[in-house]
Amino acid sequence: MTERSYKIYRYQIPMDSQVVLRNRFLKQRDGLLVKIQCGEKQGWGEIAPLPEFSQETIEQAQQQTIEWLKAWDQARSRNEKLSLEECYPSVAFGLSCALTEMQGQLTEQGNFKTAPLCYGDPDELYDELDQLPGEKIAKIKVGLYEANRDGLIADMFLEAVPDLKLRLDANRSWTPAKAAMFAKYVKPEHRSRIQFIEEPCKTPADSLQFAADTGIAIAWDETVREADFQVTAQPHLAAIVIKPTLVGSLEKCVRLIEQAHQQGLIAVISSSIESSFGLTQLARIAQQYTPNTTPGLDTLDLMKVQLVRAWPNSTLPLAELDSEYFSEVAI
Ligand SMILES: O=C(O)CCC(=O)C1=CC=C[C@@H](O)[C@@H]1C(=O)O
Ligand SMILES: [Mg+2]
Repeated sequence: MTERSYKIYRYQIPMDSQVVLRNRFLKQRDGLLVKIQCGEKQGWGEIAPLPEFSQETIEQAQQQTIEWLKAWDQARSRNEKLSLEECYPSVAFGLSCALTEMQGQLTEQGNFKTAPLCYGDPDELYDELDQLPGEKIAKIKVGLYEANRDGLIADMFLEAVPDLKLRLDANRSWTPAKAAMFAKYVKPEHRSRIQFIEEPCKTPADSLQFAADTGIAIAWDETVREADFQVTAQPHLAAIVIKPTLVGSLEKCVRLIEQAHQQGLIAVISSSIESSFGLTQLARIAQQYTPNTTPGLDTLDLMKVQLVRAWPNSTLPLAELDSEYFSEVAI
């Protein structure tokens, strides 16, 4: 009989508090790393509910992870499978990654191309873009300041860097009037290089209307996580953004990716501010399922350290399981 075992490590790492997660500043990131072992084979996953975005807390996720692993062990001894569909999204995602990795079904290679993320200072983005090899895609948060300022900045970048494509993210913050104000400042000849704006308006209907009025492409992010969401092609809808920690199991994410591709939409694998461990796993998922799309994973620099697995070329220190950032969870 194959011997099964599992371990859970809780981590807590400091973050740069300047990151704006809607209305809240996150100073510290909490999560779990889970190891599942079956005989010689082992797989790992990260479970890190994101405050303000996830419904579940880290405590709830930890409790459910312990219960699921115990039930899984019993089910396996009867040679049965145990579904993850009823679990919290972060738990379903992390555990499905561990199982998939254990089965050797996750490619080792990662898609480490990034779309540099700009939270405010345009000069920083210029420097990063200069060093970017290949396709130049950057992402700018909009909707934090005046809409006309956002429009001016987007237009300025598109003017200054002729091969630049922009992803923008408004997190549903604009009224139709503000969205129109933004568009007014982006010259019509620049608009096609906005690859998409994620969720410009407060409602999907207003966002679609904005896209129809301006010809600027949009993407669903928050909408993807609504209970009744269906992947449906719409005029000017370019992409869906998939944040696996907020969506659920790898199987569920892959179903969404396949549906998006069938409808001619781009599927963008994106970060929910995981540690370097989770981000490298997301890069592998992106490589496997969306190899031609730059994923949205440029969030590592918000952290003070990397955990266990390093992101290529990151200069952040790497902390191992025996470091101060981890404690083993008693099961
Ligand atoms: O998608 C990316 O390129 C990076 C991730 C990212 O932008 C986000 C991650 C998590 C919360 C948000 O503030 C933001 C988003 O809304 O997409
Ligand atoms: Mg978004």
